[in-house]
This record gives sequence, C-alpha cells and structure tokens, in this order.
Amino acid sequence: MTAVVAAVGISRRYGPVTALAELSLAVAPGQILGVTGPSGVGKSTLLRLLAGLERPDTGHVAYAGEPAWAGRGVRYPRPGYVMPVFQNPTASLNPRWPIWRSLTEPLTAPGRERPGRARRRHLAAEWLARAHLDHIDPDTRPGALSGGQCQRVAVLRALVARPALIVADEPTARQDVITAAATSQLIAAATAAGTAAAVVVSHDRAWLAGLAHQIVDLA
Ligand SMILES: Nc1ncnc2c1ncn2[C@@H]1O[C@H](COP(=O)(O)OP(=O)(O)OP(=O)(O)O)[C@@H](O)[C@H]1O
Repeated sequence: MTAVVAAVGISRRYGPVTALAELSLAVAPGQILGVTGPSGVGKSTLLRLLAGLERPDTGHVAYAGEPAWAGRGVRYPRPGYVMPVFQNPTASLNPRWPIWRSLTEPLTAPGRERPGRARRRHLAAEWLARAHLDHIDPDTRPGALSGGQCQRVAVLRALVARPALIVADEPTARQDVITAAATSQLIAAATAAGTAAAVVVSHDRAWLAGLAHQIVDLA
C-alpha cells in the first residue's frame, strides 16, 4: 500500500544545530504515527518536514509515492492534502475572525466548490457538535475561548476539509484527561475510514499509546 507520507534519511540543520538526523519512516493510510521524546530532540522539526513546511537538507519526503520537493517548492497531490495542527492554536485561529470562519476556511481552498457564508456557519456548528463543543457559539472570537477549547477548534479546523495527512504538534497540550480523550477520538475518527493518516507529537506517552498504531521515540 502506498504510504500517505514517507521520509527517507531526512535531516535538518539550523546553523550549527542538527535538529534532526537521518530519519526514515512511512505512514500508511488509516495509520496514526506517534512521535515522542524529550524537549529539543527534533519532534516539531520532523512535523514541519513531513508537512512540507520546510525542506529537508538531506533525504526525501514523498506524498502518495510522489516526491514532495521535485521542483522549487513543495508539491502536494491535491490542495489540502496535508493539514497541520500547531502547538499554539492561535497560529491557526485568526483572533479577528469568528471561529466559524477559521474552522471552515480550509473548505475555501482553490479547486473546491466554495460553500457560502450560511453553509459555512452551519458546517462549523455541526463540527463543534461532533467535538461536544456545541455550547460554543460559532460567532465567538478565539479570545473568548479557553486554551483547551481553542486547541480543539484548531484540531477540528484541520479535519473539516478531509485531508490525507494530519500532522499535530502537542494537540492536547492545554487539555485535561477528558478533553484529551475527546481529541483522540476526533483524530482516530478522521483516520478510521482508512484513507487518511496522522502524525501526532506528544510528551504524553500514555495518551499517545492509546491513540497511535506505532510510536517513534526520538530520544
Ligand atoms: N527555526 C529554528 N532556528 C534555529 N534552531 C531551531 C529552529 N527550529 C528548531 N531549532 C532547534 O532545533 C532543535 C530541535 O527543535 P524542535 O523544536 O524540533 O524540538 P522539539 O523536540 O519539538 O522540542 P519541544 O518538545 O520543546 O517542542 C532545538 O535545538 C531547537 O533549538
């Protein structure tokens, strides 16, 4: 089965610092790969390389068997192929936008049929309900939400356009045990159909063990 994402011998340096050295992995459709390890070991760097946000200094990344960096810039098999969830949810949620707008923004990517404003608001409400966040008004601005609520909205935002690959950096960082379990369910449900894959970074090995099919420990 062709991997959703594969990396062969990827390395990344920042000046004198080797953030990641000679790493290889592959994630098949339907699979969740967990990444753990101590602070500074290169987990976020690995996610940026797998997401195509940065180019490896050595080695190769491939999406669905196609080289990610065949030309000057990254090439995804389709718009929205990869969706990131950043460590800091405010990086995904525009503070000036109501959350319905941020949540459904991936649906406005080129090559898609753009839903109208009312449809987007309705879809946002549906996704919030799916994450047991239906008490949140879709017109709320992120500043009025807790850190944990923002983080779950950021996870939902990564799922709405049904990406092939979800890369999530500490998606439960601000969450208690119950909300972390809800986040697991969202990620697991997004991959359960067997077409999408996920790579999830966490310091919480117990939580990761309950979610991931395989775990890479960068320690
Ligand atoms: N943009 C950058 N410029 C310079 N150095 C960087 C950059 N990004 C990462 N590094 C360095 O690369 C190393 C790996 O960083 P990275 O953020 O990938 O680690 P991490 O395992 O995700 O850490 P944490 O668990 O604390 O988030 C660190 O030494 C870090 O200082």
